[in-house]
Amino acid sequence: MALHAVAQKYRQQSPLVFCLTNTVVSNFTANVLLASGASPAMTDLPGEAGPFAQAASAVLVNLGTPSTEQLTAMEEAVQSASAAGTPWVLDPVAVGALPVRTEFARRIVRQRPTLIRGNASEILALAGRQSASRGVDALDEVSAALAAGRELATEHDCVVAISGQADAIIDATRTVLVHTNGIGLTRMTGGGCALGAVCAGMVAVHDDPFEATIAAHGFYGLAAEKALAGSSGPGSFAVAFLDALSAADPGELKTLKYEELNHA
Ligand SMILES: Nc1ncnc2c1ncn2[C@@H]1O[C@H](COP(=O)(O)OP(=O)(O)OP(=O)(O)O)[C@@H](O)[C@H]1O
Ligand SMILES: Cc1ncsc1CCO
Repeated sequence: MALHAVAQKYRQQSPLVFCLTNTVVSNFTANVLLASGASPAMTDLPGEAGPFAQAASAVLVNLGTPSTEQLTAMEEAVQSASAAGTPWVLDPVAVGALPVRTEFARRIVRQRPTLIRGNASEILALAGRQSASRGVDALDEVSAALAAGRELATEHDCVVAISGQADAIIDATRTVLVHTNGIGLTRMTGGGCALGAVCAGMVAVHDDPFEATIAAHGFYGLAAEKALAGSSGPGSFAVAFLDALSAADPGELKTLKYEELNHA
């Protein structure tokens, strides 16, 4: 299926994306999902997370600000999503830099995520390699994390997306680089976290998660380019970005620039 058709289906079906995410980006993520055409639900209570993960179209597990209780809910959600066949996305925020979430991520990643989405430092760390990160921002280049991404994709039979100047989308046999200018997204918090939620919605509506993840990155990146052109700083960018997502025509994905790399 063509990328624009995936985005069209996302708009038509308005997938229910169940987000167990961090407190910093929760509101922005919900607004990004709404603006892009999906339906957000942010809740992380043990006892509710399992049943909700069965009912939702997709689940996002983002490790940005975990509490002991939220980790319990995440574990429930992931087990239930795996059992029910609900696609789920892991965003390993600050894995490598902080020990509790690193151990947790290495454990839940064995429950077959549909997609692992993170920056280069997080992907390197999740794969057990050396990374330079000391917090939530990447200090490594996407190119340095491609091999780690391929390793994770093969080991867990999932898609891996690495964000940066160009975004790499990887599965066991394919690697694509998506070229959009998302620099505005790095000047505010939550640009990557909300992208994980849109990816969850796209993988819910299309049976090839690799293509769905490319569509999500393209749709998101093209809106970021428009928002940059129509804003004057991080505050107006955030507002313009929501407006651009809401106004976006899925057909614009026909013009998306991406490059296929040879799998070594
Ligand atoms: N150097 C860059 N130039 C242009 N766009 C970028 C650059 N780095 C990241 N982006 C874009 O910003 C978005 C978020 O990616 P980023 O790597 O900042 O995620 P992240 O570190 O997980 O973010 P956060 O934790 O703040 O939510 C992606 O759409 C990506 O394409
Ligand atoms: C700033 C910050 N701290 C924990 S999560 C988060 C949001 C971006 O990852």
